[in-house]
Amino acid sequence: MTFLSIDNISHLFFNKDSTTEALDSISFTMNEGEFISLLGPSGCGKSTLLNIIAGLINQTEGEVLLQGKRLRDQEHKIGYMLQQDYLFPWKTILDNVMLGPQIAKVRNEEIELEAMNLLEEVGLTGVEDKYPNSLSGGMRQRAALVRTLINEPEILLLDEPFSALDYFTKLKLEDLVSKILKTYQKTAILVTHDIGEAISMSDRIIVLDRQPGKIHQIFEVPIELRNERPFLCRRHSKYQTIFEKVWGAMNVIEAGTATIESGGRHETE
Ligand SMILES: Nc1ncnc2c1ncn2[C@@H]1O[C@H](COP(=O)(O)OP(=O)(O)OP(=O)(O)O)[C@@H](O)[C@H]1O
Repeated sequence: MTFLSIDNISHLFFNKDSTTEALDSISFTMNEGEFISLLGPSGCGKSTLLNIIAGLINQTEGEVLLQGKRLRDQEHKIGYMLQQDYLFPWKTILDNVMLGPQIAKVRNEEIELEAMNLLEEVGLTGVEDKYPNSLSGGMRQRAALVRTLINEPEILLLDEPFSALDYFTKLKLEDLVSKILKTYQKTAILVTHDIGEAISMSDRIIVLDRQPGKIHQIFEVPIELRNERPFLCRRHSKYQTIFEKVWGAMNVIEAGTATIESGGRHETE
């Protein structure tokens, strides 16, 4: 059954002197536990789409449906991870992680224990009483991940969460996040500029055309790669094949060639 449905989303930004068409008729569906990456040139509307799904922006047209119901009609738990960790420097790691339950006034020993278990799971045992500035960038992003997960989000939105990290830390974190999301069967959408990251973490990749963003092409990641850890995935023979296809699509967009469509539907590889 369809879990999340992005139904014909278009969005215009109206400013004082101008109007920006950010998204044009975006439609796709996701099953529960599925992981999708959004790739596309800068300014094609990837973050705008995530903000619409998160309910931070009201779309001009279309609907976001969660299990068949309009997302904006109900309260939902949407997890958001960004390039910056946004941990409060004056709070300990545990207090940062417990921010959601604290705000919701449900902080208790049981949730704290869960937070400690999650911290252990992401390799952060023993840092609960430390402050963010004593942790590395990768450690802080792991704490941010726990802060997101402790709220038991129905959907996780990941907007370039690894892009500020060094390459080694980024690969390690991709592995960890992928493992955790699979363990907890979380439905997630990742915005990235990194084709390798998209391939190695996703079930499907949606490539958007340049502004206004519309779907250019959807790629299914081969099952052999989906069953592999992201780091090992990059060594798989099928990785190179799909990499070249996605790279090809990105180059078509870069060259300004028309959208590839077949029979009125977006072509899926
Ligand atoms: N608040 C706003 N007001 C006006 N225009 C906006 C606003 N936010 C975004 N835009 C414009 O909408 C378009 C899509 O922006 P968005 O940030 O979603 O793109 P993106 O694909 O995430 O870009 P990047 O890859 O560079 O992060 C861009 O042209 C951007 O300038």
